[in-house]
Amino acid sequence: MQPIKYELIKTCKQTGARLGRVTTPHGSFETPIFMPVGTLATVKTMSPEDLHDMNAKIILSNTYHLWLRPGEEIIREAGGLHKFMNWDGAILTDSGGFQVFSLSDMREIEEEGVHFRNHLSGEKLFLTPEKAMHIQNALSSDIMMAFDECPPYPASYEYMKNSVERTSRWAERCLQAHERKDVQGLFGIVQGGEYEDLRKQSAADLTSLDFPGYAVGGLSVGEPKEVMNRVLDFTTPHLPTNKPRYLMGVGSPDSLIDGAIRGIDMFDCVLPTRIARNGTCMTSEGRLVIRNAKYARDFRPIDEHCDCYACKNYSRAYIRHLMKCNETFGFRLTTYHNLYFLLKLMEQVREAIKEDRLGDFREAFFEQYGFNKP
Ligand SMILES: CNc1nc2cc3nc[nH]c(=O)c3cc2[nH]1
Ligand SMILES: [Zn+2]
Repeated sequence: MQPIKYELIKTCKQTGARLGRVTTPHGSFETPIFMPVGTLATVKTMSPEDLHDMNAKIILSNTYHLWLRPGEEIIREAGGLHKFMNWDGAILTDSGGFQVFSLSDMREIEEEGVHFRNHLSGEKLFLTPEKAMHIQNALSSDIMMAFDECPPYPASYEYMKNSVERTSRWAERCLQAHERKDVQGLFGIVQGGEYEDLRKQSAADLTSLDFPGYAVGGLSVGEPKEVMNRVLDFTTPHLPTNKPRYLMGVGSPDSLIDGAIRGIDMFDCVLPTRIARNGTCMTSEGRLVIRNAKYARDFRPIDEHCDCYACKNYSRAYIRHLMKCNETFGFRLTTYHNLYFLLKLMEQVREAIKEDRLGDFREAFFEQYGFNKP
């Protein structure tokens, strides 16, 4: 019995975007969808009730971080991550590969796994595909990610070819180490950088292993947006149409729309929550830096077109005051709004796909948000 199911509902006639439905042991949701990031078993400053109120259906958490703190065995004893953090929606866990490469300075990759230093204590650690699976099993996430290497950008063809082949071998080892195929799904992660033949090879290797879903990895690592879009253009056609496709680490409103147009179904990114904490808000007219003095007497909501809790009840002047005083409630309000904004954007994308007008929606949104400005 597959714990993760995908149903393709329809494809937009104007673009390559797909409307789908993913079903997990903790609920089902329409796609394309954005997943709020809860790295340390919390979407920073948001309660599970906040997440339900904004209609979040699935959140992401990190194997590497939870392995270090509090340790996966404590979460296993708690009955898994859902119980530990009191979240009854779906949870996807990243496998730790990316965090090792992005957080740890010393690292040495070998066939068996990756040697690196704990970014908090400096102690030497060793992460393998089997260990990454063991940790995710303890967390009992609904969707696990295979342990992969996310190579730096740019990387030489030679390096990328070796890395892709090792990531495919690691994916096989993850499948072997998968202890609870009945309740946890496992997604393979396609690598290959900006090399079309390597992306095709990686997709073929992983598709042959018949994962219930596929991620496009190795992107949102500093490459220009046009490189990401080009890689998606020649990668997604090699992924199964009857499985979800997840673009890791993306992102900004324009990248979400352009990823959906290229057939991506699931997205995650720390951007909305991270920029919220320094007072930057996403609005339908572009970014708004709430600490700016010009908002000191501005009693309008963050976004006059938004009906979120923050925009219905508080003004820019008030939120600016809270942020200037470093008041936690200010972070809560900007975070709530930014997450709501992206979740709402994906709802508008799904509506546009239903009505075969995502191309028109993109033009109008980009114009209003200011993405077309030179
Ligand atoms: C913020 N950008 C970003 N977050 C990522 C997470 C990832 N996990 C596993 N594998 C990846 O390739 C990968 C790429 C990523 N890019
Ligand atoms: Zn709002």
